[in-house]
Amino acid sequence: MSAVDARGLSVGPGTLTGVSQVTRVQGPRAAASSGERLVVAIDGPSGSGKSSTARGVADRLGLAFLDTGAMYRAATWLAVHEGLDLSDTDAVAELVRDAVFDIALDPARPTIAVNGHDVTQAIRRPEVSAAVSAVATNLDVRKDLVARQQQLIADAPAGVVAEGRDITTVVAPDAQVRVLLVADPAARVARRQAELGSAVDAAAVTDQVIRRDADDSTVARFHDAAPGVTVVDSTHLDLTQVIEAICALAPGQAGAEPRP
Ligand SMILES: Nc1ncnc2c1ncn2[C@@H]1O[C@H](COP(=O)(O)OP(=O)(O)O)[C@@H](O)[C@H]1O
Ligand SMILES: Nc1ccn([C@H]2C[C@H](O)[C@@H](COP(=O)(O)OP(=O)(O)O)O2)c(=O)n1
Repeated sequence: MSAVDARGLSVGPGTLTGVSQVTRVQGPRAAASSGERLVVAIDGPSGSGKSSTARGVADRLGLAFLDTGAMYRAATWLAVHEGLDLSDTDAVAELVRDAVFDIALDPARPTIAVNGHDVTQAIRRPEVSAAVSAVATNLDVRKDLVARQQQLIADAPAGVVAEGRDITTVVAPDAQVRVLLVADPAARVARRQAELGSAVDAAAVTDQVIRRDADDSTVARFHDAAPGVTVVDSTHLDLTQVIEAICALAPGQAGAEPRP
């Protein structure tokens, strides 16, 4: 038995204790075309504001929100939890292939669980941030997670705002709105430092942002815009201004008044 909420997300067998509006993805399968629904794709480097902006855009436009980075983080958490050597690419890919992800696409309360573990908080820990590129650069893992992301996007009836590193180019290249969100490296490091606080030292923050981007950019193109992708530079814009700039790119939204 499953119900459908206001955003059309399934609530049913995949629901976990304390986690509602969950969509379960058990393995890759072909994605349907996006049809009349609205798909907004946002890529960019770490700290450019993708997650906060995508949540705001999804809320404003009444769409689902998909944080694809959370899936790579959850896969990393699982591999570490299972004691795998992350450089053993075959073992990691096999583990991820058999994993069950339960993902809530509600922008007001995004959650993620893997194999029954709610890892919404745990995947933000510095040790996951430090290790995630080893999993995100595993090409078999990418193939698997890209297929699951395409399934999630296809299954969100009203549409979705999806953010990551390869959404505009690989996951949803046919999205109606495609944005590369950028910001100066200094601004991105400062934002991440402000978010993590003084408990995390400056070298670790710089590693999380600059070194990780260098590693991640070996498998995804997110430093320059692919043809048809609009660049939004958030360095000197506040979050509301970035959300408005991206909403204005959506069909029928140019000049629309922001919601109160
Ligand atoms: N335009 C902006 N101006 C100032 N701070 C921002 C802006 N966008 C996001 N932030 C803040 O920067 C930090 C990183 O944002 P986040 O959305 O997690 O970026 P990303 O998903 O690209 O890594 C968060 O603390 C967020 O609140
Ligand atoms: N579509 C995606 C999304 C994220 N990744 C990788 C890149 C990052 O190192 C990790 C985590 O992504 P996440 O968006 O959470 O990272 P930031 O919070 O922006 O620093 O996953 C990816 O390779 N492809």
